[in-house]
Amino acid sequence: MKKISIIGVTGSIGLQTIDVVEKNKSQFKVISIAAGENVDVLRGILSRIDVHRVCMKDETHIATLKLEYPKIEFSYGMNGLLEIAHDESDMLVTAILGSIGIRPTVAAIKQKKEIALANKETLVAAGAIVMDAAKEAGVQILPVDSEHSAIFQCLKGEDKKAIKRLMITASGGSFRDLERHELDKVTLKDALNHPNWSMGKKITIDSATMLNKGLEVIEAKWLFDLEVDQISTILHHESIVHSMVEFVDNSIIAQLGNSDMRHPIQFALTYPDRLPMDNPLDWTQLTQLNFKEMDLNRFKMLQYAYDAIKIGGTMPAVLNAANELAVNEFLQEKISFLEIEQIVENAMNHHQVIQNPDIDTILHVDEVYKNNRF
Ligand SMILES: NC(=O)C1=CN([C@@H]2O[C@H](COP(=O)(O)OP(=O)(O)OC[C@H]3O[C@@H](n4cnc5c(N)ncnc54)[C@H](OP(=O)(O)O)[C@@H]3O)[C@@H](O)[C@H]2O)C=CC1
Ligand SMILES: CC(=O)[C@@H](O)[C@H](O)COP(=O)(O)O
Ligand SMILES: [Mn+2]
Repeated sequence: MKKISIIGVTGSIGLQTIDVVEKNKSQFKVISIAAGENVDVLRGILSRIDVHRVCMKDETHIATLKLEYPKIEFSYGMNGLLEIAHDESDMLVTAILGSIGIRPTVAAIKQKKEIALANKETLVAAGAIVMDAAKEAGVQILPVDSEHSAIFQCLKGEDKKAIKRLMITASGGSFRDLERHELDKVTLKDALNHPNWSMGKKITIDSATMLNKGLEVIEAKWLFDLEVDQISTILHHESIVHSMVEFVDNSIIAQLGNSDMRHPIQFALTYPDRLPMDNPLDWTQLTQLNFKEMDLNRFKMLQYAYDAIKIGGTMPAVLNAANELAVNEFLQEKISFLEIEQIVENAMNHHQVIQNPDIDTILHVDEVYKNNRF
């Protein structure tokens, strides 16, 4: 039985991980879970599964929870997340949102735990550090992000040298049918209306700005150890082809399925095995699969991500931190949709890049650009 711990358990990926675990009770035991602030969703999870340890973002609910669940160990904040990284589980599922995932992910890798990685912000900000740590510890990072899971599946048994390029598919997000000049009037409600996927708010906004695809390009560079020029993106409205790999002989392998994150989550948890699942793709209902060239002038944030990873060093961490700040402000309706990219552009223009940063430098840069506009 695999022992797993989940940080970000109360979110979209966290809850779907619980679904996968519940459906395969004989395969998995959950040791520790970490939530942010949502104590009601946490209580719901505790009514479904037994765990040894629970961490929350802060101390607010800890005393009450200790009375309600006397057998569970409670903690909070970064210390609690790091305790989970050091627990007795075999695998850490990083379903937490944002660069707060960097330290627990690196700590868990050093404990030689497998990582099922959903938290893409960690790889964007600290990809070199995470991948070096994984190599040194001999630890496998298993992608949960649907595109990266697809690519990982397409590459099974293939030689890296045979890869010509990755083609990461993009739904286009909530505003895919709008021209740039139409974006100055869009609302938060419009932006949260993703055409294909039901996800947390932050990633749904990232999808609308197309930075989600930019973060995924950087994530793919680190996961698959490729040159940035080998990583392309393509618009695909249906989100059925989750990504493709083109090989040097022009053969293309794609992975297809319904837009259901439980598939990549389950694959990461069971790898290298596969377990049966519900919700198969019904080919008789598939009328068309559309593909269209990506327009980097229309989707400027994707261009910024390519710029950031080509510049390297601390620049991807700045891109990510400025975006976390901007999306947060957009979600609070303090800024307009187009101001998100302005904040990111200004931060990148302001930043003096530090090459080969260590983890403290990255965490410092992250703190500065997550808390200040430039
Ligand atoms: N949703 C999806 O389908 C996909 C998501 N991803 C990636 O997975 C990650 C999670 O996304 P998603 O599930 O959508 O996000 P959600 O917003 O739905 O969930 C985020 C989770 O992180 C917790 N959290 C947030 N901040 C803190 C904090 N400071 N301390 C502790 N816990 C915290 C939240 O707790 P609480 O709610 O209790 O406050 C919640 O459990 C992101 O990196 C995203 O890019 C990747 C591919 C697909
Ligand atoms: C489900 C998933 O992996 C998301 O990252 C998804 O890809 C978002 O969709 P788009 O960014 O393609 O709109
Ligand atoms: Mn994705």
